[in-house]
Amino acid sequence: MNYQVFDTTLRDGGQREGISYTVADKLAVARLLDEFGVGFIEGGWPGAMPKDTEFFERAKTELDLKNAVLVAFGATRKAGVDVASDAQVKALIDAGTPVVCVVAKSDIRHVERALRTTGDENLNMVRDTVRHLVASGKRAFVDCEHFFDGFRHDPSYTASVVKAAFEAGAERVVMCDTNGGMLPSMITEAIASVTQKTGISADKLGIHCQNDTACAVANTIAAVEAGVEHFQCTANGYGERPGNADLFAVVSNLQLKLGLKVLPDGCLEKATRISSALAEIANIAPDTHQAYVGAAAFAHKAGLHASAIKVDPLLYNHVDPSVVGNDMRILVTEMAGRASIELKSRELGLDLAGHPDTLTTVTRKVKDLEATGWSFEAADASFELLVRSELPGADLIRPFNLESYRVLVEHREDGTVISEATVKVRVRGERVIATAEGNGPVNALDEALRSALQNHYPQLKTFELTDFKVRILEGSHGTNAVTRVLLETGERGRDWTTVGVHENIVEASWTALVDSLTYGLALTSTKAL
Ligand SMILES: CC(=O)SCCNC(=O)CCNC(=O)[C@H](O)C(C)(C)COP(=O)(O)OP(=O)(O)OC[C@H]1O[C@@H](n2cnc3c(N)ncnc32)[C@H](O)[C@@H]1OP(=O)(O)O
Ligand SMILES: CC(=O)C(=O)O
Repeated sequence: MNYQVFDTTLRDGGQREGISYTVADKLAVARLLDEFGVGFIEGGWPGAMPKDTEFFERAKTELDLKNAVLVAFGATRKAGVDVASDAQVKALIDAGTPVVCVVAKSDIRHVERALRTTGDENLNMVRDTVRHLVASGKRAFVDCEHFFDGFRHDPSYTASVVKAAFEAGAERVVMCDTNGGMLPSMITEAIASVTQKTGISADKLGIHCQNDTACAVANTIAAVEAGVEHFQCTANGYGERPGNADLFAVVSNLQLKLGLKVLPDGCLEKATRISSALAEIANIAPDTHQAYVGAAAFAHKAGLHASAIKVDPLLYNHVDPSVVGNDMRILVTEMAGRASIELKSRELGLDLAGHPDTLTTVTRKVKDLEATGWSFEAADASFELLVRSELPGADLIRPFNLESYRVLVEHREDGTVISEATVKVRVRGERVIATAEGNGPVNALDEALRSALQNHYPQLKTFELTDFKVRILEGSHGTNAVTRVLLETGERGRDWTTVGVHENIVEASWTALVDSLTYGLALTSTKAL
């Protein structure tokens, strides 16, 4: 078997709404895809867009690909135009790539209505373009646009396009589900039928699936199971409309489920890191629920799952997450059982195996607190503080004790609004009072508290509040609404999240702030928490 992993993130992926790669982005994406071990990188359409033309020009000197070859994408010659004088075809040759992939119409309805030409002329366009590319020293691939729709409508015409491409010297002819309307059974049936009708074996064909039925990955796998060895994908499934077959899901399924070797050794383990780096470049928030590589792909919330995972993680994971470079996580929420608390604590470095009473107490507290609006799922630091405060001989040292705090908000005549906070705390036996101003009540409280603590804990100045999320939770059954605050704090590349809940937003923020500084001080002091 000679599987061809053909990535089109830089061409079809760029057709996704919201993506606009710069040339520098494209070069960076190509390097990451090469590191992931794909065999072909379709870089764009030279001659159609100046950025793509520049990408291929710069790639000649700036890309040193180890695994992949670069592919220029374009269309067959225009109807009624001599191939040698077609400017788009010339741009494909000038791109200087070893492989060129041209899109060809293979549905007679598109030939007649969109191209406004005849079936015969379209066949000539395919033949002329492929022959010209091959004569220019290129390996030619042909993407048959609307292959499946065309084949269902008029199998003979679509098959004649496939044959014309091969007769002219194409190395691969790719069956494209351009409108993305197919289901796996339709793909399987069409491949059996076209191979029988043309006498061309499936291993000479390729597959390219759009995701309009949410079946792009399944359709691609179905094609490979039917014998196809060339498959086109995009990183994270980026692409026109709902996108394309996700490269990471496709290669993971093929390697891990079907046992096919499609990537060089040692590459699949890079999937999670490379997927998220590519999302960063595309400026699209990573999909946490993406199969295999999402942050939640191996995150377990249900207590019953955790109790089985405690015995053997594979009882509730379809593969070992490390094979795609991902990690398993246990989420602690109202759905937790004692096993969830034990596993999550272990993840945080706390062994509760010998503390059944602590497990029972923490489980009950988590459930009770979550019932009143708390959420520990995204607030590991608050959860860890809760566990530590319940351990026998609690080792948690609170860095200060609060006597009181007060916040004022002043709206001045000139329209400015200033907040002022005063905190009174006891730190290592000393009573300290500090006042500070801020652009809001929480900012003022944060400043005042830090000022009160800074002589004793100078490291506080390296802590940075990086995110502040507020959610009002509607009351029910006659109870009042409560506010939940999630606070993210960063310190030299590390970050942690704490939570506070109260009917009063300032008090909810204060709780999250105190946990944040307590956790951070323990983390940065030589003494462990
Ligand atoms: C299924 C896919 O996703 S294929 C990839 C599609 N990607 C893109 O379209 C992105 C880049 N496209 C572009 O920059 C522009 O559309 C261009 C440069 C390619 C063409 O722009 P224009 O010359 O202004 O033409 P326009 O986009 O209006 O129409 C496309 C032309 O190509 C012709 N055409 C369409 N498909 C093919 C084909 N497979 N082979 C030959 N000609 C084709 C159309 O008949 C039309 O010809 P006409 O100008 O004689 O009417
Ligand atoms: C070629 C391509 O992107 C398609 O047919 O969907």
